[in-house]
Amino acid sequence: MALATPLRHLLAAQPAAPEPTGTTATLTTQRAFPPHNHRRRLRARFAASPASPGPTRAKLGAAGLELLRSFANVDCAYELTAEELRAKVSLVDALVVRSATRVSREVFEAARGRLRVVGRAGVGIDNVDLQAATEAGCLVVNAPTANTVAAAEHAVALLAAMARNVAQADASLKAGKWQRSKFVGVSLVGKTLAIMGFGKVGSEVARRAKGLGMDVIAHDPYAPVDRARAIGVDLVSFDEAISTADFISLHMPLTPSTTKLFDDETFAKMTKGVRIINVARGGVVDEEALLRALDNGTVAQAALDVFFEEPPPKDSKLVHHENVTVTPHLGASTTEAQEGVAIEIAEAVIGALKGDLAATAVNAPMVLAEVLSELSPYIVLAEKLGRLAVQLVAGGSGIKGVKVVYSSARDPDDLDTRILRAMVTKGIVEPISSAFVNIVNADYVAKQRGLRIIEERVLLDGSPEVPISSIQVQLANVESKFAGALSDEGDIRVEGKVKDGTPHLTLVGPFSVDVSLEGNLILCRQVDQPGIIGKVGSILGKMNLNVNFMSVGRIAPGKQAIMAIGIDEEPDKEALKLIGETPSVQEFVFLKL
Ligand SMILES: NC(=O)C1=CN([C@@H]2O[C@H](COP(=O)(O)OP(=O)(O)OC[C@H]3O[C@@H](n4cnc5c(N)ncnc54)[C@H](O)[C@@H]3O)[C@@H](O)[C@H]2O)C=CC1
Ligand SMILES: O=C(O)C(=O)COP(=O)(O)O
Repeated sequence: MALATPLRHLLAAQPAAPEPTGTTATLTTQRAFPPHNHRRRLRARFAASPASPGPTRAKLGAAGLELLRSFANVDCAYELTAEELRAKVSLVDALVVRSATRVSREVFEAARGRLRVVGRAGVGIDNVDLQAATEAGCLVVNAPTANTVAAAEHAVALLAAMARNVAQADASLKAGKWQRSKFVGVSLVGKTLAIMGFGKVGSEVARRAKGLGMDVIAHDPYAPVDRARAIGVDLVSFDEAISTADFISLHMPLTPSTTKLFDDETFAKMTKGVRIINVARGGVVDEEALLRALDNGTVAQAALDVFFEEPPPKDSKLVHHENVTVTPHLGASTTEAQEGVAIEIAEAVIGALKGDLAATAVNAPMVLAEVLSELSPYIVLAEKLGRLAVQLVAGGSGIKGVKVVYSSARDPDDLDTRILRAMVTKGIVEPISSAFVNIVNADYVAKQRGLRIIEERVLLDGSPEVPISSIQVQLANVESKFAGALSDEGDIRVEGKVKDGTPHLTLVGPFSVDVSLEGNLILCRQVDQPGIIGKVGSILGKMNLNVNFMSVGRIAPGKQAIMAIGIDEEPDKEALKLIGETPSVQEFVFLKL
C-alpha cells in the first residue's frame, strides 16, 4: 500500500453550492508511485482549493483534511458535476462525501476498480449505492457518532422555533411589521412528543424534550426497551405513536421500507393539529401528502431540515408554506460536529486504506482489530492455500465446490473465520479472473461465479491459545494437473499451518510436506529413491535459481513421494523442461504463490 512508499499523494477537492445533480465531493487519493507530472497536477489543484471550509457550506472540516493530508494526496473538489465526479473517481483510492454527493452505481463503474473506500462524513448513507460498492469491493465507512448531538440540538431548536413561530415572526419584524397577535404560539410543557426512530439522535432528542417537560413516547421496532426505559420513554406501536402525539419528530434512516412512510394514510391517523419535525431525511415523507395535510389542518405546522430533493425547487409550495419552518439541511452543521465528523471519517478512511477493517464499515462484516491482528498470518495462509489449490486445477474444469476445514482447539464461537473464508475466495478467484476480491465483496464474487464455499471445523484437544492449528482447502469434482494433489476421496487438497508466524504448506493430497509459503513452489511426484533431490537441485542451481525451502513427503519408503521445493525466482521454460525430463520424475507443477 502507498503508505509504505516514500511518495504520498494528497488530492483534495470539494463542492461549494450543491448543483442540481447534488454532486459534492471530497476526494482523497493515494497512489504508490504516481507519474511525476500527475503529482504536480494534483498539487496544483490542491493549492487552488480553499483550505479551511466554513461550517455553513457542506465541506469537510479542516482537522480531518489535515489528517488526510498527512497520509495521502488530497484533492478538495466541491463543485463537481456528476460527469466530473465520474471522470475523477478513477484517479483516486478514496472518496469522502457529505450528503449532497450521489455515489451511484455509475460512479463505481467509472472508478474501474481503483476506488477502494468511500467515506461518508456523516450518518445517513442513503446517497451511496451500497450494493454497487459491495460488488466493486469498495468499502463504505461512515462517521456515525460525531454529529448526533448537533442533529438532536437542531431538532429541538426547530421544535421550539416552530411552536413559537420564531422564523415567521423574525421575517415579519424585519419586513417592518409588529404582529404580536398573529404569532401566538403553543407551549411544549405537558405535550406529548413521539420520536420515530429511537437511535442515537432520537434518544438524544428524547432526553432534551424530557428536560423541557414534555411526555415522550417513541416508536422503533429495533430499539432496546431498557434503553428507552432508562430515559423514561415508552416504546409504542407506530399507530399509537402517531395517533397520540402533539409533536412528532422523525429520526429513522431512509431505507426502502421507510421511503414515504408518512403518506396520506399516515397523516389521516394523526391528531388534528399535530406538529412535525423532520431532521432525518426528506424521503421518509411524501411531501405532496404533507402539503395536503398542512392545507387541510391535520398538520398545524412542520419544521423541515431535509427534503426529498436537495436543494428543493425554488418554487416549492412546502418551503413557502406559511406554517412550515425550513432550514437547508443544517442538522449536522455546527463547528464542533463538523470537526468531529471530519476527524472520525479521516481516521476511518486512513484505517481502511491501510487495510484495517474499520469499526464503522457499513458494507463489510465488522472484525475487531484484536481478532484481525491475531489472525493476520492465517489470513496470508488462507489466501495462499486458495491460490495454490486453484493452480492445481486442470484447465477447463470449473470449480464449484470448495470446502475449507479449520482445525482448532478453540470454541467455534470464539473463532471468527469470515475473513479467512474471504481470503480463500480471493486466492481462488484472482488468479483466474480480473476480479478484485476482498472481505467486502468476497461472498458476492463467490456467488456470482457459482462458487459454493463450505466451512467445517475440526475441534482439537489442546490449548485454545493458538487460534488455528491448520487450514485445509479442498476443491471437489475437478481434475488436477498434478495427480499427486488428489486426496483418496478424489478432491484437490492442500493444507497449511502457521509456524513461527510464517505460513507453511503441510499437506498436498495424501502427502505430508513442510515448506514455507514464500516465493514460488515446484511440486514433483516421483517414486521414492535416492538421488532425485540432488538431480532436481542441481538443475535449479545451474539455472541460478535459489532454493529457499525443500521438503519430501512419501507414503512409505520406496513408494510414491512428492518433493516440494520453494524457490525465490520464477524458473524459465528451459529449467522446467529439464525438471520434467529428469528420470523418475513422474509429474511436476510450478505454482506461483
Ligand atoms: N439533518 C441532518 O443533518 C442529520 C440527519 N441525520 C439522519 O438521522 C438519521 C438517524 O441518525 P442516527 O440516530 O444517528 O441513526 P441510528 O442508526 O442511531 O438510529 C436510527 C434508528 O432508526 C430506527 N429505525 C429503522 N427503521 C425504522 C422504522 N421503520 N421505524 C422506526 N424506527 C426505525 C433504527 O432501529 C435506529 O434505532 C440518519 O439516518 C440520518 O438520515 C443524522 C444526522 C444529521
Ligand atoms: O449525517 C447525516 O446523516 C446528515 O444528514 C448530515 O449530512 P451532511 O454531512 O451535513 O450533508
